[in-house]
Amino acid sequence: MKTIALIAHDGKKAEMVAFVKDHIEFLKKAHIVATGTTGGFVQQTGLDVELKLSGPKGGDAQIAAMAAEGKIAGIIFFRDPLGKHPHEPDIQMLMRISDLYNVPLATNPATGSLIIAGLLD
Ligand SMILES: O=C(CO)COP(=O)(O)O
Repeated sequence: MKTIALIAHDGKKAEMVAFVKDHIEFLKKAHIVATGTTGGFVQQTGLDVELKLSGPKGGDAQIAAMAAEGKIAGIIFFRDPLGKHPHEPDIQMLMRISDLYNVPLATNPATGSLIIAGLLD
């Protein structure tokens, strides 16, 4: 089963929930891991979610570690381009790790849909 990581900043959580609902059939067949607060919202769609720590408390870093270990097929990370984040170094680290290990990472719904289309069996 493929593991998909879902992460959204606060200004993008509603967009993430809408994205999950739009792709629920695919996501139901995947193992979902998410940063804490995002994952709580995603669970409300009925999806099973492995919750990591909240982003500012190390959740991005945990997901980056999974990506480095080859455990993640794709990362959907809706960043808020208008927000400021105390854990910006962790965010940059997650992006760097995804590039280092060639893990697909989408930062908006359009690219997220393309990743999911690419991962369909
Ligand atoms: O901050 C985040 C990503 O950088 C997301 O964390 P939460 O899902 O816990 O809000």
